Amino acid sequence: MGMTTPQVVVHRDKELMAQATAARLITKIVDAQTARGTASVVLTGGRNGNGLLAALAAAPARDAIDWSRLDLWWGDERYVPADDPERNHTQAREALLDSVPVDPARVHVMPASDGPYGGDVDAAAAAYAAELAKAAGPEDHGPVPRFDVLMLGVGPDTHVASLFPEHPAARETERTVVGVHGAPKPPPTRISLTLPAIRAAREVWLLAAGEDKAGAVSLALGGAGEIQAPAAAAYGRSRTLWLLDRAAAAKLPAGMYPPASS
Ligand SMILES: O=C1O[C@H](COP(=O)(O)O)[C@@H](O)[C@H](O)[C@H]1O
Repeated sequence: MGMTTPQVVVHRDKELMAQATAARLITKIVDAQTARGTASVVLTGGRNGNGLLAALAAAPARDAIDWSRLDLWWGDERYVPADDPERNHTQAREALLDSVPVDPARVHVMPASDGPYGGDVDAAAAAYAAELAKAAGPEDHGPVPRFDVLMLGVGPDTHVASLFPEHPAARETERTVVGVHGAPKPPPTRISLTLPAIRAAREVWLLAAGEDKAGAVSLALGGAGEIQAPAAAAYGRSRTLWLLDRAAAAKLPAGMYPPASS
């Protein structure tokens, strides 16, 4: 499956971006549940990902989702103890998950450093890969489910999930999940989906708001290489959507997105 051409939507500010993305996500989940009975979404950590989850929690239309028929996965996780406030899961619980009736068996949390794999982050990553493979059906034609939506916060250095520029995890072409050692952004030890796993998703949504993301957005959308700018290498099978605020879009060339969208 080839790369889908990125579509860019620019919102006035990060609050409106979070609210509009929450509305978009609700519709996408309801549509998937209508079509297939269930929906699957991959969550991201970071400021924009958590902002989106908080907006989703605050949206009255969240009740249109059948939370018991939703599978939630993570694109990456910080390999620290389970109750550490730095965990993407801990932050997602606070922003949304503790206030909606999700089925705990469908919330696929990446392992923590005080869990069964202890200090062995590579074994923890392999276990998550096995969980993904178990969830994949024949219709998925591969070792990960065809997620309905996979969200990625874009870091100021163009990292997505825990795939950092020029880092070995960004070069992985076989495994679907890897342990990340020596990440340039703390904490250094992480678990991440790889680019092949990300590209299994039907839709990939990249979120970036704030002026500190403007350079990363223009680099990734301006033709940078995959290893130099992992965000440039993240795309979905049927859609790749960049959801920005004006500040993050400030360095994009004119004409890359419709003016009406901002
Ligand atoms: O470390 C991480 O950072 C990115 C982006 O975070 P942000 O705060 O700059 O928006 C996030 O996507 C990733 O999940 C997280 O682990």
